Amino acid sequence: MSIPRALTIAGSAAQGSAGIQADLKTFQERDVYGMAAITAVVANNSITNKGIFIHSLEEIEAQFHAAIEHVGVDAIKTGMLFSEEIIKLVSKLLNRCSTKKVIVDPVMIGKMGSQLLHNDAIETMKEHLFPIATIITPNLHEAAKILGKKEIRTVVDMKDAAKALYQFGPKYVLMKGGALTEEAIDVLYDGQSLMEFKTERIDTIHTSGAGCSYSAAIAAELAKGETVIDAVNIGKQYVYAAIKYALSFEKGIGSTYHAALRKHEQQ
Ligand SMILES: Nc1ncnc2c1ncn2[C@@H]1O[C@H](COP(=O)(O)OP(=O)(O)O)[C@@H](O)[C@H]1O
Ligand SMILES: Cc1ncc(COP(=O)(O)OP(=O)(O)O)c(N)n1
Repeated sequence: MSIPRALTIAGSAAQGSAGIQADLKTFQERDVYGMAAITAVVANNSITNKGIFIHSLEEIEAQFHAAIEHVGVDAIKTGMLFSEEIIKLVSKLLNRCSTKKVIVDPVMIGKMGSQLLHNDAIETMKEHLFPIATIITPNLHEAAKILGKKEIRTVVDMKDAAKALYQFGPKYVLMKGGALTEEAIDVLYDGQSLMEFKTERIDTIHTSGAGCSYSAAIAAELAKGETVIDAVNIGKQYVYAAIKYALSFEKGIGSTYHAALRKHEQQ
């Protein structure tokens, strides 16, 4: 039996909502064989910070090869890459890899407050990763940082930002509008058309892992051979359910529920 395969190159979020943990849960939910090359271990939650521990380049490269040489891969997603050195290594590995389905989630600061990318690594990401990406998936804060803008506040701003980000070379830009106040609108740009993906906005603070789960769902659908537009559509339904049925753990920010679409929305 064969199954589509996806690899995430990202950080471990010990509390389970985001990072590698979200990606692997999402791959499983989307019926894709999941693999992981861990760049760092983040031992933080919304109550306490125990630290961020970065893996060596040697450890990251070894995991990458161990995963894809044995199993093969249909799509690769990147998350927390932390430093210039790791971004350059990942770019080298992706350039040598036969799969060209690459989802770059330019994570910078987690909702729990963790610094997931050095500020001085943003330029390296623009130069080395964006040109080889099938799709990049910044949130409003990340897009503003990348473009050197003070803020992105409206859907019109998001559309302008998507066009500006497209100039760095990805085939698609998905601007996520989770921080907007009314509907939850995302904008996809392919160099020609701007497409909107929207759902109602759910009134909750328990959205940790939303961005990771969304990009992982898109990666899973691309691994299956879906088009980018269909993958984003499915990813949006997946993350909407994950937020609608989010998990609260009594204290602090809770987690998106990675099994929600299967458990609650599909009979
Ligand atoms: N409260 C919410 N209700 C519904 N959808 C949301 C909500 N918050 C975020 N989303 C959606 O979740 C996805 C992740 O967006 P966002 O929260 O902006 O990313 P990140 O987690 O990277 O900051 C997007 O599709 C966004 O529109
Ligand atoms: C280890 C790690 N990687 C990525 C994130 C960011 O997750 P994301 O889903 O984009 O957003 P929040 O979960 O922070 O809301 C993370 N937190 N940890």
